[in-house]
Amino acid sequence: MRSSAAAAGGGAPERASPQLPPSAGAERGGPMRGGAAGLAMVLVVVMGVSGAGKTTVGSRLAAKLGWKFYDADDYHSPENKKKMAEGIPLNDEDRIPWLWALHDILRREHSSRQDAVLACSALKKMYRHVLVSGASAIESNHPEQPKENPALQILFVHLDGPADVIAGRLEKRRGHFMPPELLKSQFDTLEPPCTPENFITVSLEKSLPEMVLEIEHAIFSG
Ligand SMILES: Nc1ncnc2c1ncn2[C@@H]1O[C@H](COP(=O)(O)OP(=O)(O)OP(=O)(O)O)[C@@H](O)[C@H]1O
Ligand SMILES: O=C(O)[C@H](O)[C@@H](O)[C@H](O)[C@H](O)CO
Repeated sequence: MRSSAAAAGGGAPERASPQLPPSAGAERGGPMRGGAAGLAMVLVVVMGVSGAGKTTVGSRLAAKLGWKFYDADDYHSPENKKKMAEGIPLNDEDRIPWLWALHDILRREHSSRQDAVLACSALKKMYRHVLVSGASAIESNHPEQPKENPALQILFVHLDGPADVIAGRLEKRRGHFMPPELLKSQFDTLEPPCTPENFITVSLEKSLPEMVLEIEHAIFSG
């Protein structure tokens, strides 16, 4: 796992002419995007269950593009990490403050016009809503997004694939606090993104370079 906020590459974000396959075809949902040329900056959240490859894919994408990379695992409280390490799934109460903190990071990057990639499970629709809108996502008395903090435009990249493939990878993974036994609860909690969310779905069974190319295609071709 990479350390948090590793600025991969260091230089100014370059988004000119990435090498894309002729028909990079991730399943796509949500509003159409105009392509990177029309975007001031880009926020990508690579999401999915534990072991889906979020850290691997997200850090590679960020390194290739020279964008900032954040791993949500680095922002869990010690209590949350202990809970997971003991084989107890997190609940909404455990996750919401963590998601608020992650929203604040994305908001800060947005404010400084910094392209960024975040690897974060974001399993439920409500969790993704918190990443997009922060606390106002769950304050029912304030359904309107405050004008000073408009909703963030985030592309969610769902790494999707069979539980047995992921379980096989988790069994081989070493030195991580998340036990493979929690995979079932992760799938039980997962609400795959759907329209009108802004998302693509990428098969985690593809090779790492293929997945990164698909995501680049979605970012740059809209
Ligand atoms: N495309 C791939 N092909 C084969 N193995 C992969 C691929 N992507 C990731 N892996 C391996 O699968 C394991 C899980 O990947 P990774 O840690 O990136 O997942 P994650 O979604 O970030 O997990 P967690 O949420 O538990 O932190 C790692 O050991 C990684 O090396
Ligand atoms: O929402 C969650 O249940 C957690 O974020 C988990 O997904 C872990 O953080 C991660 O998968 C372990 O590395």
